[in-house]
Amino acid sequence: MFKVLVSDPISDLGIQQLVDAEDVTVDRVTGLSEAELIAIIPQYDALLVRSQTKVTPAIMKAGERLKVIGRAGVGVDNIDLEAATQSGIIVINAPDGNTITTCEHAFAMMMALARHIPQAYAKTISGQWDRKFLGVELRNKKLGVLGMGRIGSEVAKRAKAFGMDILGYDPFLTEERAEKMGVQLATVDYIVRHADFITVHTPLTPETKHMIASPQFEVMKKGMRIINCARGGIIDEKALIEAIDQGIVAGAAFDVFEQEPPQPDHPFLNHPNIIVTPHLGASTVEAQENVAIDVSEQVLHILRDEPFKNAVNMPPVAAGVMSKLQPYFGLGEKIGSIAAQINQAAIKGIQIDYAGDLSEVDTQPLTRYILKGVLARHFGSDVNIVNSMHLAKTRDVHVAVSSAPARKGFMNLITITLQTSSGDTLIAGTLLNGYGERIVQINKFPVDIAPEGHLIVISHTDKPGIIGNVGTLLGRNDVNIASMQVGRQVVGGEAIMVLTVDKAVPEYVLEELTQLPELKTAQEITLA
Ligand SMILES: NC(=O)c1ccc[n+]([C@@H]2O[C@H](COP(=O)([O-])OP(=O)(O)OC[C@H]3O[C@@H](n4cnc5c(N)ncnc54)[C@H](O)[C@@H]3O)[C@@H](O)[C@H]2O)c1
Ligand SMILES: O=C(O)CC[C@@H](O)C(=O)O
Repeated sequence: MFKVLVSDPISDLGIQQLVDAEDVTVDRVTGLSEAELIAIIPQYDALLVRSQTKVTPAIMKAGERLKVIGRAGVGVDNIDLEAATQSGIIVINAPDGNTITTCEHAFAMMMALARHIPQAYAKTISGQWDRKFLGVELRNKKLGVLGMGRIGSEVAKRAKAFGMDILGYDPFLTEERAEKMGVQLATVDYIVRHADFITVHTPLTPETKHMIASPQFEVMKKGMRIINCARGGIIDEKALIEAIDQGIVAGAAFDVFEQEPPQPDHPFLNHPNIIVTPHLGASTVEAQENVAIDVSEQVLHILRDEPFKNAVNMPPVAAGVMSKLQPYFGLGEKIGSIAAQINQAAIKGIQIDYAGDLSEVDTQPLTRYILKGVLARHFGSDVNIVNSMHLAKTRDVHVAVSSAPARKGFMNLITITLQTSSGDTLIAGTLLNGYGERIVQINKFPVDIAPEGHLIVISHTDKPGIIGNVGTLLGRNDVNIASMQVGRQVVGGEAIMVLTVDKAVPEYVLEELTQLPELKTAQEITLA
């Protein structure tokens, strides 16, 4: 049974599929301090949060069973991604579910700003009939959109319907896409000099932090207005107050703050030219259901070891590619594990070659499984597909991947060469249609082995009587042989024998095997 903790207010309807799942129990406990969360997190397999819960390295360290953290929303700045990756915890978000809602909020803020609606409302309900609030039209005004991703693009679309001229900047915005959207592609400098309204829709990164600060305010068009419904800190709050005081900026609308919630004496609160909301961008019934449904679905997939999407700390993979690759995950992990069990010396590098059908897809998720298989001998359950690449890198294990369409006699082939301080070990495997996983090569020897359970890999000289001797010794020690394979390159030369046996082989039996004439090494390989 999987245990899921929901530690922020998340839509009931959205998490219903988790509640209904027979293999899941869901606990909802909100408003926990870090210490309280640390105390209860060890029992949970998944944590679902919005933006209130700060998921710190200490919480992740305490979450011994934690496999996934689901963020019901876009921004994951409340989750320490580096620590999650190191701990092998998958972080997923719901990037699409609140796009329209947040875009509409930004637009509502722009209109409220243009027409002083919050200020006029406050006056009116206090009994004053004050008709001096003079607004501006949006029509024919220049709107600068910084960050033309999901939300920024939707804002631009709506602004066009209002007759605004859109100036857009995004490092990924091409001239063609801008033209298609009816947006003038512009630099940040051009936008700050010419826009009547600016709205920011980027993530907060070292590059975007204070991307609008004193130098930008100094050159702005006098009387411009600015909106931030993305992340606190993209616009320098202190510099904005100065720009308003200097008469450069006529008004600002903020949904997000450098520190949330802001201190009661924050200069934005009660400022006549600034309107604020308490991070409500994503707060609609629809968006909250959407993001909770999306994230719950992915959490279920992850808990059940099924393909998933929207992992924030893993590169994205298209759903179609993921379902093509999934049948190979077990094989890849086993190939890695066999190589690391046969060659136990210090690993320097891993060469992975994909051939045949596998050369047509993005194999990076499969590479993660192979690395997991290799590294599990050293890291045990601490390695998983989230951190396997990271762990390889931190241990200076060079990973090289190649792929080629040539089939090499198989429709698909995974070959790994483990490069260690005592030499290389090569293992190749394939997925045979109708027959499942097969190991087809160990070093220079062709073999045909179903990789499961307990294997004994024996290297010996190709001489008559060896197979009989091995069988007799194992029989005498009550080790039942399920299958046997021998491989050699030349008659009488070096040879390999791989046996599948029904149970674990005691160490002394392996030792006795190596005492047999012409037998060099005997190793047990255990596969899950
Ligand atoms: N207020 C809220 O409640 C709320 C709700 C949802 C999203 N958000 C925030 O809104 C922002 C946008 O969300 P989204 O879903 O559109 O994200 P997105 O990833 O679709 O778009 C962000 C865009 O910013 C661009 N970008 C990155 N660095 C840039 C730079 N230096 N200059 C210009 N553009 C840059 C990216 O290329 C990307 O296209 C995020 O910060 C998100 O956390 C806030
Ligand atoms: O959960 C929230 O309301 C915050 C939403 C928003 O900031 C996001 O990044 O998705």
